[in-house]
Amino acid sequence: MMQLHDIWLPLGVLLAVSSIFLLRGSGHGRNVSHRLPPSPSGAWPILGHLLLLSTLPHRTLMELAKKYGPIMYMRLGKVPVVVVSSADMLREFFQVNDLIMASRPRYSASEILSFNRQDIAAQPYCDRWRELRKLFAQELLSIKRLNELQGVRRREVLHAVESIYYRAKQSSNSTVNVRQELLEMNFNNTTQMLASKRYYGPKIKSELQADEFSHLIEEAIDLMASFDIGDYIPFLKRFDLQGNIKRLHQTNAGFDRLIDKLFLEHRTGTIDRASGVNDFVDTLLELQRKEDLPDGAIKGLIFDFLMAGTETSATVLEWLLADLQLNPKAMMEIQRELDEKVGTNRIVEESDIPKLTYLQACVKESMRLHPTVPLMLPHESTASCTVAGYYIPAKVRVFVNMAAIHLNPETYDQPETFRPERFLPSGPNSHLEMKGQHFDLVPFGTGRRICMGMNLGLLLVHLGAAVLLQAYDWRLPAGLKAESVDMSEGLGSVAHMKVTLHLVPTPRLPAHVYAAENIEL
Ligand code: HEM
Repeated sequence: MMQLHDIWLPLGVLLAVSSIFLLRGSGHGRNVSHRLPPSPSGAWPILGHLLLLSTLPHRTLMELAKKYGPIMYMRLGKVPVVVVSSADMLREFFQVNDLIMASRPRYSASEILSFNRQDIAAQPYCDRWRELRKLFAQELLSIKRLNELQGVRRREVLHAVESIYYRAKQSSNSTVNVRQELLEMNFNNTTQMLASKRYYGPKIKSELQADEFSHLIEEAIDLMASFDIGDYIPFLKRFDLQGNIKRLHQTNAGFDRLIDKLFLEHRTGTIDRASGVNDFVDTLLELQRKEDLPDGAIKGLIFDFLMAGTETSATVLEWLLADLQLNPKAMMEIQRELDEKVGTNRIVEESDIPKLTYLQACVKESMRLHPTVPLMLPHESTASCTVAGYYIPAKVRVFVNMAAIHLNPETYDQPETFRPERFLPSGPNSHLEMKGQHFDLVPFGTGRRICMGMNLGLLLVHLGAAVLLQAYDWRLPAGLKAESVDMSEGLGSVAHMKVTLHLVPTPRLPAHVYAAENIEL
């Protein structure tokens, strides 16, 4: 979400100016008839509470919530913000007042990157957003569509199994850069569904284009998190003090160019559709011929799909593999379950996933401990309302602190500990599902703006985890102990591991199983 790592210089200048007007204390909202939620002290004129946020805002906000409660009012520069930090408050905001909270704020990153907010994620709440969501759900992410593309996903995870072996064999100490492998697997998966193209792999020549795409996605993720001072203190916008606006335009231009290339390949029929199924670009171009769908809207949808489809699921899987290094008994239990329910004579398939109860509990536990988008995407209220006796003004930005909700000791015993058993049928949290109806566990958000790709994301995560853990044993490089795994979060709108995980894979299935899938060992 926001990070202050790149704004200390402009903040320093402002700090000097605003210290002249330092507010004396702040306590609660000043409007007595409209009682605002509690507000942390330490707000500065012009800057508001900006200086209270560290490089990991959700962590700082979690500490502040312990003092000021589960609903806080803050001011970031000129922007009024409400922070929601408990399941009960989440219900108030996104069930009771869901309609009011269903919009998105306008800010530079969302505006420039997502083709002038023509995508789904950055659109305000409006008819257009509803139409696009319907289209995305029916044409791209319906169960029928996901089933049609099952073969594509399977081929890609098998390619990953092969590539892991290939890379492990090449590298001198046999370690695998887990994040890179997972990103490549998910990127190929996403681009296959999107445009019938794979970009990574030993026999592929388009690595250069893949690097360009990956670089653009990383830039976009960084820029979305990078706090741009001009969004909060508008008179500074024109100076582009951090150079963000320039980078945003460059990144958008890069996506525009690559997406245009995909359009051209599809329009001229130079795509090799190995799956025999129409891909998303085909579908979108077909729809465009029938309906009023400007290029910008299609590009926005493709941008959302690329952004959401690659890093999120890879990040979940990397955290899971790290959690399992610290909890080897859980890894053994997953593998025991795979051996029992799937056997060792074939590679696990999507249809096996419902049987893998322990694996599912581990995924849930890992997603609870490491929410991929820890402050959700920002929402904006479209009207004023009252929540828990507090006045919530219109046009307030709403941040949901998922990390605080997922670590609530009243819901979760020893909340900081990886304990998948809590989600097993006999466990105390067995009733909690991740699909937005249970406010204690919301890795995909909740309410009208809930993640659109939840089913696909869960499929990619479960399938990836099942195949990788069935095909390989994973251990730390020689000499490293579990305690040495750095479990801190890096910067970015997607909360990946700060230090990339490197592991040593050892094949654990009989050679004929890999051979049957054409994987050379
Ligand atoms: C494990 C993987 C994923 C996680 C953890 C995740 C999480 C999230 C979260 C927390 C939100 C914000 C919800 C809110 O603001 O209320 C979101 C929004 C969204 N996600 Fe995902 N996501 C994942 C995968 C995907 C995939 C695979 C796609 C599409 C292919 C996708 C498409 C979207 C879209 C379009 C939105 C914006 C929805 C809107 O504003 O109406 N996500 N996701």
